[in-house]
Amino acid sequence: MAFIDPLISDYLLAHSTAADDVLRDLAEETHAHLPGESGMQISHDEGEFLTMLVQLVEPKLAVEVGVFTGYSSICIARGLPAGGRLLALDVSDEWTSVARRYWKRAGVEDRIELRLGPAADSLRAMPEDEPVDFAFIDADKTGYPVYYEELLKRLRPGGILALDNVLRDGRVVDPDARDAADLAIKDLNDAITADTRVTSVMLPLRDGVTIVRKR
Ligand SMILES: C[S@@+](CC[C@H](N)C(=O)[O-])C[C@H]1O[C@@H](n2cnc3c(N)ncnc32)[C@H](O)[C@@H]1O
Repeated sequence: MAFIDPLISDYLLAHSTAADDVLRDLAEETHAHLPGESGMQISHDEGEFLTMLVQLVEPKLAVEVGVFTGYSSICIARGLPAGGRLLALDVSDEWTSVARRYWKRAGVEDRIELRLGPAADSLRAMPEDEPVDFAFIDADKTGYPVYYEELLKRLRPGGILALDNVLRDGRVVDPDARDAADLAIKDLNDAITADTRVTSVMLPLRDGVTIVRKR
């Protein structure tokens, strides 16, 4: 479902700070070498938004679930204050090897720690007494409920959690939606709205981004 007119969509992108050479090259390489998967990469306006959010939160510890070839992790890492760290979780050695190359080129590799393996395991293995200040979820959609709970447990009060693709291309309003990923997101959207531990706002940025703030 095209819920934003393509002309407006292009206009939005054209009126956000432009990507630099590193991000442009990463987007081009991802499109050229992984044409079937490149749609998973966040857009530049979303990346710029992540950088700004991170700059506002000033996290000591940020967590990303779903690295792919590294676009969003570069945007998050660039917003970190001195001494801030990004823990980046993914299952794919192949895709994150591209990310590692571009983290180096962007000069942020020293701030990012990659943990390969199912994100649910990596999150559960994290100590509960080391507060997470910022988190971004952009991985397998059926895993989101677990990632949300495990991250919320560790998020400090006032910490921010952003979730990508919460509109599922508009299918969250389709009463006939049967796809497991669509249903998982639909249910989680409802659960977050009713969750008294947080305040939240859902933004129509690209495929929808929910910003959650822990009370
Ligand atoms: C939508 S892409 C992430 C896009 C990325 N944020 C970007 O800006 O390019 C989803 C990623 O989630 C990863 N993924 C899928 N299932 C996972 C799981 N169970 N645990 C951790 N990562 C997973 C995939 O390998 C893929 O790289």
